[in-house]
Amino acid sequence: MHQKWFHTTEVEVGTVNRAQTFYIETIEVSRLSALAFFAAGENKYKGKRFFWQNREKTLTLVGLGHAYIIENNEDNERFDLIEDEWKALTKNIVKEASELQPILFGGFSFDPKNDKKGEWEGFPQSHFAVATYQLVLRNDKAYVSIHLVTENEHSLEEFDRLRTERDHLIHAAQVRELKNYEKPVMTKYDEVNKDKYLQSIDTVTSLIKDNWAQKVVIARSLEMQFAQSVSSPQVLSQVMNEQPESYLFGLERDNLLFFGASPERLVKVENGYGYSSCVAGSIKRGKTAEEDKQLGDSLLQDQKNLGEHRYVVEMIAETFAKNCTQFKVPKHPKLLKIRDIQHLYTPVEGKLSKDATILQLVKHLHPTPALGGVPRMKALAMIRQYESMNRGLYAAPIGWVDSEGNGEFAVAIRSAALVDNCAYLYAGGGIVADSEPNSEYEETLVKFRPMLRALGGQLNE
Ligand SMILES: C=C(O[C@@H]1C=C(C(=O)O)C=C[C@H]1O)C(=O)O
Ligand SMILES: [Mg+2]
Repeated sequence: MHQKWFHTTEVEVGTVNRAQTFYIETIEVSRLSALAFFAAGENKYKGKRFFWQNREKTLTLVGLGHAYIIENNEDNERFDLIEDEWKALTKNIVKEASELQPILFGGFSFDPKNDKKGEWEGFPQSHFAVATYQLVLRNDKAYVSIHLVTENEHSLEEFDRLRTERDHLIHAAQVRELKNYEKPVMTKYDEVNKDKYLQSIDTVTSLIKDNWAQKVVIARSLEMQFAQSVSSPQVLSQVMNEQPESYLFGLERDNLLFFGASPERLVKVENGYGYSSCVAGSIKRGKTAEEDKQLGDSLLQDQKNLGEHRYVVEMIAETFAKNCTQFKVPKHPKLLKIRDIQHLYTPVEGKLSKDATILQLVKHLHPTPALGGVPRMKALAMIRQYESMNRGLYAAPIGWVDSEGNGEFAVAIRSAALVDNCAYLYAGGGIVADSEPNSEYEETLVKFRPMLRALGGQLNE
């Protein structure tokens, strides 16, 4: 096995009033399949893994095990708490090449004030972790890091054991043939509370007409059951076949896997620059190139969809204005075409002010009117009142930060939660004054498709 040793670092970290040491060791290895590495953790690390691939497919991350967990159930302070603890943990790390940085991966729930029970019960409002084994695939190179955070000063034996295990994991990922995963066999399919959803669109539309709010995103869920319990590598392998132009993600915590293929960037920070995207306004793909173009052109002219989109651009531009020394927003949206759907799309980018960190940007941006509404607080209250589910991490920020302040968060849409042999799929849409229940319903059907297909529910397509 080709291995290049980089470094072993030991740093004192003062977290939560304890003197701890953060041991890090990174090696470069021959390129390997990220999914096979994820699958190699099936027995020992199930429930403590993550998978991430950015929209451009230039960065893939996998984490196995938890070296350090940062979680909380706070509401407004949760972003600051995660940021403070992460800074305390990493402040003494010598900054080197980004491949050598430990990564904190996780997500924030959509709305900590939603107390509806369901599949998300027990899942923290903010859940982040540093992996014991971290795989980074970037620029055609593969790096595996071991992370150990401990109070024990004599941890060399423990670290040696981790090295041996790391070598086994890498070996398994490199030599074992990747299984040809089958799609799960569905035994039940339920459009939960469909009538209630249609009714809620009617109600919310009239409230908007009465000027109670301008835009509110209302979502619903689909439940599926399978003959057998479904494994994470099995669904991730299906999702990976899915979507160019989408973030692919999977986050396990205990017996829940949250996964998806989202086209929407909440925020990316790289070397002092910030990037976001406004994605709102939708139409299906055409069956032929001509029909597709016709649909796309009509979306670019459609007042209802341009309205949905404009609220998002205004709010993200406002946030960038507050956090950047300069920024740019194109005047008109373009089309973002993914497999099942086309969206109106406006990229936003800017040079960040000194104190604008990625987690501060997440705090200010979430939820944008693409998933919440305008005004934000009224929209959130209406979502709590009219949606019959708890969104959990659906429509919420999921992603990573490193110890230099770089990172990226996607908006976790086109997603589903998998618990044993049950899956809960989520989709919604922006409701404005001229929304109409049936066409919103149709729009959610299109948005369910990627996850339905991955789970074997979309039969003839
Ligand atoms: C709410 C979702 O998507 C959002 C709503 C959109 C719309 O209503 O046009 C488009 C993209 C997303 O901002 C979803 O996919 O569930
Ligand atoms: Mg819409």
